[in-house]
Amino acid sequence: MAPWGYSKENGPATWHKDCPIANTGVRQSPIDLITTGQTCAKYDSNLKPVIVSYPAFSEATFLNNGHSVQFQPSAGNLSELSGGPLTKKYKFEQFHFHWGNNDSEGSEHRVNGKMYPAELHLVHWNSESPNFSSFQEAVGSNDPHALCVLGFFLKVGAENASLKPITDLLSKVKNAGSSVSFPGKFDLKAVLPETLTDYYTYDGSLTTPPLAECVKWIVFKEPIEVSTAQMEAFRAVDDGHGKPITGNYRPPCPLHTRTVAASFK
Ligand SMILES: NS(=O)(=O)c1c(F)c(F)c(-n2cc(CC3CCCCC3)nn2)c(F)c1F
Ligand SMILES: [Zn+2]
Repeated sequence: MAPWGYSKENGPATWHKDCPIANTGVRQSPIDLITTGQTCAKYDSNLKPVIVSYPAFSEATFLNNGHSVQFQPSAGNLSELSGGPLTKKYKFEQFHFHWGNNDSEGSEHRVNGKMYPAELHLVHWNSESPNFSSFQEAVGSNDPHALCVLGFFLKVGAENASLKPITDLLSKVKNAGSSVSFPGKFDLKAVLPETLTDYYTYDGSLTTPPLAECVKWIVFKEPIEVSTAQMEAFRAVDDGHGKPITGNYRPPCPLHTRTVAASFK
């Protein structure tokens, strides 16, 4: 089977062939976050702010895997996540992006049907579970909250100085399969909004194969601004078939019996 991707031949509508859960799963991601009406997100006053402890990464690899660009620190990184809807502490694994080829599409989650030009995903795994002790094991564990992914929408505006070290590196990983060791330190905390209080949260899955239904999703209301030039830099990254990655986002999946909680009114 040709490896999965986002083209007509190997895109989301074909993933069920190797990953039946794409069509049979009842907690698939992404979803459209609806804020009014019957199936809308419900305010939950018990939801606390998300707490991240992200010391600047000193060693990391920046990789173009043909379907996204991924920043992966070395195993020794101590970055952690807790709070919000979580009852355990999670370890940071990697971050990556999803984007479109114009500003009206690109994010995986949507808000009342609206797509943002891109979405940043910070992937973490539950480091306090007795059932697994690595990210790979966590994904295969069938634990409903083995992973927690923080999603941030990107919107076009001022240049994002904190993300500049990343967007400036995109030209160095233009070819699929290429990677560079990240030069110097990267401060991920500086990329995020000050307060991590306003978010949607729901039970879902990886949005790419293996589409494992093991993710506690936390999608923040406040977008992160990046410049047009920074958006264009993503759109110049190649997919391994000599074409730029022009839309590595999965369409929204059915909610089924799930509810979405909101930490804000
Ligand atoms: N969009 S998302 O839902 O935030 C998202 C994720 F959360 C991920 F964890 C991955 N992921 C996939 C693998 C391969 C592993 C290969 C060995 C078995 C486990 C998966 N590494 N990280 C991923 F690609 C992705 F897109
Ligand atoms: Zn993602």
